[in-house]
Amino acid sequence: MVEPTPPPPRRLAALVRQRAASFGYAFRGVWAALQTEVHLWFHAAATVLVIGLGLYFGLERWEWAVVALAVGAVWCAELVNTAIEAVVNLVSPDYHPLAGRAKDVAAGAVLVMAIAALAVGLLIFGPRVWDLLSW
Ligand SMILES: Nc1ncnc2c1ncn2[C@@H]1O[C@H](COP(=O)(O)OP(=O)(O)OP(=O)(O)O)[C@@H](O)[C@H]1O
Repeated sequence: MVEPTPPPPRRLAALVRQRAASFGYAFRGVWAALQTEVHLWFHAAATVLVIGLGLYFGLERWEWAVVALAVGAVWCAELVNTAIEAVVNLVSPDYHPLAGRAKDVAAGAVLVMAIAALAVGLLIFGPRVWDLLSW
């Protein structure tokens, strides 16, 4: 089997620059969404709260993993929803049933993920908060 030849240094530098720029665009996207979407500030506050509670209760490693996935998935769903809203507004500024359906379905994805994250929160923090409040 022929080994793939590594890219020459100049091309490698360009590749690294390109990847770094892509990260920049992605962070810019998150920042742009934060500036327009109030929901994301709610998610940010909830994320800080969940991390604080996790530290307070000393979650186990696997619990942190589940919580991180749940939090990340909600952020992800909200960002995708924001992107879909932007595209729909671009291509269909006037009323159209399909535009409405696209927005409703995208919002539904956020709702489903938020309910799942709430279930994770209740399962992991619920018993601990209950113990704390019932002594
Ligand atoms: N171009 C459109 N055509 C048909 N229905 C639309 C259109 N734009 C919005 N709608 C309907 O109005 C609802 C709310 O739309 P909007 O763009 O205000 O979303 P939103 O969830 O309130 O946005 P935000 O996250 O900015 O608060 C949509 O879910 C959809 O049912």
